[in-house]
Amino acid sequence: MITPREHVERTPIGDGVRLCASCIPRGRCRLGISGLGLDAEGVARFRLVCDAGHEGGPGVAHGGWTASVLDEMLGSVALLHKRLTVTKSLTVEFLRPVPIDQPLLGRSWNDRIEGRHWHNVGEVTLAATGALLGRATGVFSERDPDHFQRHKDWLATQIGKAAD
Ligand SMILES: CCCCCCCCCCCCCCCC(=O)SCCNC(=O)CCNC(=O)[C@H](O)C(C)(C)COP(=O)(O)OP(=O)(O)OC[C@H]1O[C@@H](n2cnc3c(N)ncnc32)[C@H](O)[C@@H]1OP(=O)(O)O
Repeated sequence: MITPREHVERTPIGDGVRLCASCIPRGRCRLGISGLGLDAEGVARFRLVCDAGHEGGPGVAHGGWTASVLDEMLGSVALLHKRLTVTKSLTVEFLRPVPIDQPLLGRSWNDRIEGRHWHNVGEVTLAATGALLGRATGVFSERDPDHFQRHKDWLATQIGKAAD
């Protein structure tokens, strides 16, 4: 059986971030995230750019981009400590519109761990000035190696029920 640690080490990296399934073929994160690694305080740091493909209002990011980026950044915290988690909850504060095509910075870190639950925090700022644009708190559950198989089995049961 593949251990969580082995799984983390096998997941491809693009621009310093572990890639989700749909970004592996393109070799980079479609959200415009590049990883800068963990600093001495254990804070994960990222470079971010929201391209026009995620434009919502004129010149600004769709809120889904901001939420997705915060999900990814907070979800990377455990990964950078070689633990695999999935998002259990995420609370996002949209403090200022996020400009497209502007260099942004992201930071995320662990606040506390309760059993299998990582309580993580993160924020997105304007690189030029450090102005805070958005922040999030979230709970991330350490997942079993069989998480996706368990999902498939659960879905098959649901589809079976629907067909009855
Ligand atoms: C996305 C990862 C990419 C990895 C590749 C690397 C990429 C590199 C990028 C890194 C960065 C990523 C960052 C993004 C991270 C996300 O976005 S992950 C995707 C979004 N999140 C999800 O899909 C999670 C969906 N939710 C769940 O699977 C479950 O609710 C949770 C969160 C595992 C439950 O956690 P929990 O409460 O600690 O666990 P537990 O009490 O055991 O389970 C609660 C219930 O869930 C059920 N459950 C638990 N697991 C399952 C399962 N697998 N199937 C079916 N039911 C389940 C339990 O049976 C239980 O059911 P009930 O008894 O309530 O009926």
